Amino acid sequence: MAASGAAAAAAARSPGAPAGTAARAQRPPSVRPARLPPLLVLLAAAAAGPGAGGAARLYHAGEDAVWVLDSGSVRGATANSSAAWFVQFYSSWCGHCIGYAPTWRALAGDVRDWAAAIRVAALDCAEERNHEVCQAYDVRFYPSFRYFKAFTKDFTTGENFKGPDRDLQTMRQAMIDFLQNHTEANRPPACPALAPVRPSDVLSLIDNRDGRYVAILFESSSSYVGREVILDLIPYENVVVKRALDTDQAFLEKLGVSSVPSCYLIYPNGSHGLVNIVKPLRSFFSSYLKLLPDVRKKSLALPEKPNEENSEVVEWREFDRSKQYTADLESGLHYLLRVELATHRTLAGAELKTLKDFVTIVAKLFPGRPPVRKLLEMLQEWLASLPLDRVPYNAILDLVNNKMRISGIFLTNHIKWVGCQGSRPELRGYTCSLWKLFHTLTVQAGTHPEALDDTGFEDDPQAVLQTIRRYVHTFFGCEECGEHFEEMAKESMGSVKTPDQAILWLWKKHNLVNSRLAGHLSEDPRFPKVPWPTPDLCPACHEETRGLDSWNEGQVLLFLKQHYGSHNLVHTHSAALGGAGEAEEQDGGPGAQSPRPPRVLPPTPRLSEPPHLGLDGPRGHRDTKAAAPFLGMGFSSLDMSLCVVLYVASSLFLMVMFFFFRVRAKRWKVRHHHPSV
Ligand SMILES: Cc1cc2nc3c(=O)[nH]c(=O)nc-3n(C[C@H](O)[C@H](O)[C@H](O)COP(=O)(O)OP(=O)(O)OC[C@H]3O[C@@H](n4cnc5c(N)ncnc54)[C@H](O)[C@@H]3O)c2cc1C
Repeated sequence: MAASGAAAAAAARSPGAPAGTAARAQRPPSVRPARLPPLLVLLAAAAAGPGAGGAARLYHAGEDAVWVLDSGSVRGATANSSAAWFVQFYSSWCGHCIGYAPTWRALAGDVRDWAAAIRVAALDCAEERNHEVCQAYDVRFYPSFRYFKAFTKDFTTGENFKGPDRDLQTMRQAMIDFLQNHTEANRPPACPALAPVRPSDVLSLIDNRDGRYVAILFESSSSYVGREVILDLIPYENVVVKRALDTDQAFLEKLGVSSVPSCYLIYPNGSHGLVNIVKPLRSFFSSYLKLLPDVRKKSLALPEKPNEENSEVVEWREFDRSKQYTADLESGLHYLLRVELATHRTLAGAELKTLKDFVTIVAKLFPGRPPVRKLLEMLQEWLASLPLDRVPYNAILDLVNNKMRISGIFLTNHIKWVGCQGSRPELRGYTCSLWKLFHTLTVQAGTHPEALDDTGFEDDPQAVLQTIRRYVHTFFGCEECGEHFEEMAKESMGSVKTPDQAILWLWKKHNLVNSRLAGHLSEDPRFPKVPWPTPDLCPACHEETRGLDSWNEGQVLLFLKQHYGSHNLVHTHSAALGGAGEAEEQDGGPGAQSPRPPRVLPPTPRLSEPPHLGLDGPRGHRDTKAAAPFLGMGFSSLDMSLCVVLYVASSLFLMVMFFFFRVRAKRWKVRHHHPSV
């Protein structure tokens, strides 16, 4: 038994959670009500693409200084723009992105006046209508920060910002460095010169009065203050700001500059002198200059910020916390296969091996509905039979989307969270479903070890954990989550000796993550991060040893096996997913065990297709959309053409056979009847 403060912490931290044993989630007041009549809701959801409403933007065009981009606006905004762009590609399910949002918002507000030269923007890759564009921009991890230079004509995925520090000041200074990376030819026209002027230039500025204020910021070479003030004053007229370095001491003394940074001001009437600023800070210099007489804000003709479309129509689904919902697991699989994996255009080497192993584990252990299990099994067989060591992602997508629909085997292409719903749309969702999938896999491996027979994993108690570890490391979009998970794995995954220990290892590590994230911005107040299972879910799991809460690990193991077992899996809310209705009936209702799916011959991979290039999105996606809804099944146009060719060929063959036998029959008659005549 391991000691912990489980129950007390749970009780202390969960006043907002539903009390009592039933623990049924109530409709939270913060969920946005549908503001449109039902028909318009449907139209809005359809326009936003499948799964709309599964994620919410962290930034809002009307409220934040951040420029909110999407699939329809990102290309137009960043291509051939008169300003540079600093874009954060994020995912609204990623805890780090949620935690970072206040900094990004503050940065955008802080540099609002720089917008004619450089803009701070964000694009939510978790929104389904943005999936293709995020692939086209080669976004693999969230958040990804990209610069786009002004006047970029050809499509580019942007320059990566990769610094370890992402605090506001570092990002602001990085934006300045980026602006200075422009050549004279492509520098944003609204961006004043940022390089320092020489002492001789200062003297000529003093001599040549031009009716405006000219401010010269003297500073050290490592200081950013001068450049920040220059950019802060972009929208102001009747003032010009320059910067000069403190290298020529004699010259500084001549002007009376005794410390840096200092501001030397040339007035419109030609008088000049050092300005007395209370604190030598950017904000003090900028506000002093903005408040000078006759200095006014000019009205810059900035393009309109793109409007946000209403795609956040969220309907709350009642659910029971003591159950598992197929809809969560299937929605998670859909996201994993069609979105997360899609960021890898070609899979080869260790990546391909990781995918093959992960698909094998999921195919053998996933306890969901037959059509999905069949699909996973076929995917696994297909991957295993591949003679190649390199697979374009589009071939996988084609198989998942098109190839097996003919036999009714398919996976939902909608996101529908039930037990993973958040009280706000940006909370929970995918990462919740991924944890649930991982726990389900360790539990299934512990309770149905025979499922892994003949896979090569049968005698390895760490097989499932190690495969999950490699998946998280290679494919999970939240890079920092992956790094934390890897640290935990390095530390103790090697000590797991039995499948039961594997179940408990994942449970313990998940609780460690919970306690690390308690109080984090990504924590849903309706679903607080507490040691799990809470006493209401599993009273027997909790004990008290000398006044301290402790776990009864034997009971925890029993509880996990029951909670993540196939009998606890409920198909409610799954019926609307793809061809789910039939499956529910076949299954005999919620939680019913169903036989393993029959083996079906894997389809021939279409490997000759080149991987996707360009902005139109991966071909596989286009194939999916081009699929004709013929007889309710998704035949692609290639499938239809092959059918026609086969039909014509077989008709021709029959005709040839017919004439051949007719001729032979005539000859035979001639040969056998002629002599008797
Ligand atoms: C591998 C991995 C690593 C992650 N690392 C980070 C990170 O470093 N930083 C970050 O911000 N986010 C991270 N996340 C996301 C984060 O853990 C949560 O998934 C996210 O905050 C949503 O939380 P949630 O309330 O839905 O509950 P989750 O923590 O996602 O849990 C989902 C469900 O699992 C059950 N559960 C809870 N605890 C346990 C347990 N100990 N054992 C078994 N079942 C349990 C509960 O029913 C819960 O509703 C990670 C996710 C994964 C899959």
